[in-house]
Amino acid sequence: MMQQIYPVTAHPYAYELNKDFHFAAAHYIPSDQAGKCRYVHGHTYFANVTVAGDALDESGFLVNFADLKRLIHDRFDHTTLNDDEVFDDVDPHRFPTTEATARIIAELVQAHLDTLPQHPRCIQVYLRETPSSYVVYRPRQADAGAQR
Ligand SMILES: Nc1nc2c(c(=O)[nH]1)N=C([C@H](O)[C@H](O)COP(=O)(O)OP(=O)(O)OP(=O)(O)O)CN2
Ligand SMILES: [Zn+2]
Repeated sequence: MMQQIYPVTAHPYAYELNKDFHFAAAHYIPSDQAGKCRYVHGHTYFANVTVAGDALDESGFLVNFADLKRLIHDRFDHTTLNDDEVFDDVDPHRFPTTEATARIIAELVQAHLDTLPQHPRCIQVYLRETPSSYVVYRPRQADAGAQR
């Protein structure tokens, strides 16, 4: 696993957990403005998900690292992102851009965290699409529970 230096975000929580993933996926950006990216091509995406909270579960976990991997890696690895129901070809907020994919990863993680009694928060998703391009998504506090 490639090790990277991530941007840090200030938060008020006692615990902060980070999980790295990579996944190989194809995509296309369904926009005439996307140039060569309009056509199907692939990347090895690298993601870092940051979860924070004040309470631990009965295992002493903020959230199980393995559950985060199952949610993201197992869902997207060796897929075409456009085929996943979280993406579509009409709403630009749901095109599989690096920006929207980072936000959607945060939404998928938060939906799982919302099922946990200790109520941790996904506070950052770092998503690298190419060696020269990455996005950092941080859910706004006001968007908690209704992210977009
Ligand atoms: N703001 C965004 N711009 C672009 C996105 C995106 O998701 N958000 N995506 C793409 C393409 O999908 C492309 O795969 C990545 O583009 P790019 O960084 O330009 O890739 P290159 O390897 O060609 O970049 P170099 O500058 O040669 O390193 C395009 N834009
Ligand atoms: Zn691409």
